[in-house]
Amino acid sequence: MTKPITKEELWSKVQAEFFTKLGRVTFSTYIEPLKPLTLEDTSLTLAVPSDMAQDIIDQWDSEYSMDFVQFAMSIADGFIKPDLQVAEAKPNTIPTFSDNLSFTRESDLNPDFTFEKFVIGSGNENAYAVARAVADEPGQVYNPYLIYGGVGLGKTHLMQAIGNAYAVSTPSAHIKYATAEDFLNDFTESLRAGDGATAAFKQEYRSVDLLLVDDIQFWSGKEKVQEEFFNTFNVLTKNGKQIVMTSDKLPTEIVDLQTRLTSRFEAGIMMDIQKPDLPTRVAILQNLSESDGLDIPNDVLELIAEKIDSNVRSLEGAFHKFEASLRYMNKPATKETAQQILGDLNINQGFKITVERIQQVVADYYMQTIDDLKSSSRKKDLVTARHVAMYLTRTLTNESLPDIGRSFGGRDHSSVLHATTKITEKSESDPRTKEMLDALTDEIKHGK
Ligand SMILES: Nc1ncnc2c1ncn2[C@@H]1O[C@H](COP(=O)(O)OP(=O)(O)OP(=O)(O)O)[C@@H](O)[C@H]1O
Repeated sequence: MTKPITKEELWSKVQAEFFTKLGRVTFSTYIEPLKPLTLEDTSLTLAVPSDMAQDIIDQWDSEYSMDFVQFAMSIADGFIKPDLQVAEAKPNTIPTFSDNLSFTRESDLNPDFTFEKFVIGSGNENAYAVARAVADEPGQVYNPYLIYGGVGLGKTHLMQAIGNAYAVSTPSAHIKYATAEDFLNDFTESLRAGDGATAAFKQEYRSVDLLLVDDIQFWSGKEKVQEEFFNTFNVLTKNGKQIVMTSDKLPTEIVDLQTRLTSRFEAGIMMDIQKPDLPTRVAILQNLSESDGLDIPNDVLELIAEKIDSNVRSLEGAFHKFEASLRYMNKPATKETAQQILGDLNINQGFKITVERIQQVVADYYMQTIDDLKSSSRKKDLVTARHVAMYLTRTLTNESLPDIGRSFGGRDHSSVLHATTKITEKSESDPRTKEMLDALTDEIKHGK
C-alpha cells in the first residue's frame, strides 16, 4: 500500500504547480502566505494571514480554488478542496498591496518592468537605446515611438520601463498605460454613458505627459476607435507630450489601419525587437536566478537557454518550472533536473507543436478536414471542432489571437477569443470535455 500523502507534501506540490502557473510575483502575494493546517477526508485547511485575508479569499473564490482542485487531483489522485481559514496576523511577514503599488498605482505599470531588469542583446539593443533616449527627454527626440516584434520578446517590458524611469525622474509626471483594448473599452463605455463620460474619457487620455499604448494591432478594422486615437494623438503631440506604442507588426502591415495613422506613426521612430540570441537568453536566466536568490550552475542555465529559443516568455516559463521543482520538490539544480523539466515541457522529444499539427489532430478526431476547419461553414460539429482547435492553438502555442484567426481562414481575433472562452468554460463545467482536451493535447504532443 502506498503511504498517504501528508498535508505538507500535498501543499508543497500544489505550491509548485501554482508557482509555475502564476509566476513569482502573483505567487508570493496569493499562495505563499498560506500555511497547511489539516488534511482531512476531502479538504485541506489552509491558514490565511488576517492582514490580507479579504484579497486572498476573493482571489481564491474566483479562481484559485478551482486550480487547487485540479492540481490536487493529479497529485493525490482524488478530490480534495481547499478550506481557507483566517489566522492571526504576524506583523511584517507579508508584503501588503501598498508596498507593491508605490508610484505605479496611477499608471498601472508593472514595477518589475524596468531598464535595470531588461537584458540588452543583439535583438533589442537599438530598441533599448531609443527607449532610454525617450525616457530621458520625453516629447523631445523621438515622438511617437513604436516598438514592434513577435510575441513575448519584451515590447511591453521596454515600453513600461520608459514609464517607470520617467516616474522616478519626474514624480509629478502624469503617465498612463493602457492596452489598445483598454482604450477601446474606455471609449465605448464613455459613449454609452453619455456626455459627461465622453469628456472624462478625453480628459483622461489627453491630459497626460506620457501615454503608453500596448498592442495597437488590436485596432485593425475598428474605424471609430482609430478616429478617436487620431484625435488623442494630435492633441498630445501638439502639446509636446510623449506617446509610446507597441505592436506585433509594422503599422503598414496592420490590416485596415487608417493611412493617416500609419503616416503619423512613421513621422516618429519605429524599432523592432528580434528573438534573443543564446548569450542574451543565458543572461536573462542568470538575472532571474540571481533575483530569485538561487544558485544555479551556468551549464544548467545554458542547457535551458539552448533548448528554448522561441521567446523570452517561454524561457521564463521554463525557468519558473525549474525553480519550482528546486524549491518545492527538493530537486537538485542539475542538468538532469533541467532535462526532466524540458521533457515535461516537451522541448526534447515528441512532435513540434504547430498550428498545422493541432489542426490535423483535431480534424482527424472530429472526422473533418483542415480545409473544413478553415471554411466558413457553421455546421454544428464543425463549429465545435474549430473552437476546440482554436482553443488548443491558444493554449499550446505562443501564437497571437490575430495570427490564430488568420490560420483559421482569416477570422477576426474576437472569434478566437470567443472560441477559447467557450471551450475554457466548457472544460471547467464538464469533466468529459476536459478529458477529451487532455487526450487531444497528449496526442498532439506525443502522437497516438
Ligand atoms: N530583454 C529582456 N530582459 C529581461 N526580461 C525580458 C526581456 N525581454 C522580455 N523579458 C520578459 O519576458 C516576458 C515577456 O515580455 P513582454 O510581456 O514585454 O513581451 P511582449 O513582447 O510585450 O509580448 P506580447 O506580444 O505577448 O505582448 C516579461 O516577463 C519580460 O519581463
